Amino acid sequence: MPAPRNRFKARLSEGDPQIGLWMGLANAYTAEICAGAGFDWLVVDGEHAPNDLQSMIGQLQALAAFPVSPVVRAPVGETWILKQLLDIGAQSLLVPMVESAAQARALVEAVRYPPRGKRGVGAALARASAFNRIGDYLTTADGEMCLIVQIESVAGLAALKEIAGVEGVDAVFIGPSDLAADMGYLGRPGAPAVKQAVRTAMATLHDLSCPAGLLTADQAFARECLEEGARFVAIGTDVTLFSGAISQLRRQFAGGGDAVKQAPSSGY
Ligand SMILES: O=C(O)C(=O)C[C@H](O)[C@@H](O)CO
Repeated sequence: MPAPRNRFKARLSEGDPQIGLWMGLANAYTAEICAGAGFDWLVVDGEHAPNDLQSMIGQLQALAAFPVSPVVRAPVGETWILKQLLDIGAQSLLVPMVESAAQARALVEAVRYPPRGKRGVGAALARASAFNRIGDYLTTADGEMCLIVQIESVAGLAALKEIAGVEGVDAVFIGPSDLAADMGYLGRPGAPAVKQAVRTAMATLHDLSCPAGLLTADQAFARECLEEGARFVAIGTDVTLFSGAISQLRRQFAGGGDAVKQAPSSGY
């Protein structure tokens, strides 16, 4: 019995592009709510959400009951944490702040078993192998692994072609928020210069036949990127949708009581 088929990876090169949602509420209950909404992929965010391995396991278990692909974002691209995320069952890994081909090659090694990589062998204890019930897991896991590197800095953009060309990099995610900050537009991922940089990166990745993705709440820009060939686009986050809807409800009922005080938005 082989490792589970990675539907997200398979769809990167076939059929319609995949529409996703970012999950930052960091719990299985709201993950299950998101899983029933019809998205193709959902991010379990280990970088900016208050997640740990136990909370990420719960979200992966909640999503497993739905036709949706989890994409797990590592807090950092270090071997020890990637090993743990893979062992809890992540098959599509999103790794932040990749800025060189050498860094990308090291990530490929980290997510592959020997002899092609250096992933530690702990499948006998791992949810990834269905707790050792997938007999062929060790010899089939690499083929179902999807490594998505995040390019989200000026230096990363400068190395885009080399990074995308690394064997074992399955897709590139352009991070508008961090890219904006690095370009001098902190909190303004929708700034014209940032959007143009994203467009150029998307076009380059399309020319390289490298699946490209991003997160944007700007639906017009999301559609533009899809028309330009983006293969996986996240169109919102659970946190901002929830906080926005809650605040809007209170404002709509602002007739009574004190004036409603609205915290400033940081954008994303
Ligand atoms: O830089 C970006 O944009 C991303 O990496 C996505 C955001 O960080 C996501 O965490 C929402 O803020």
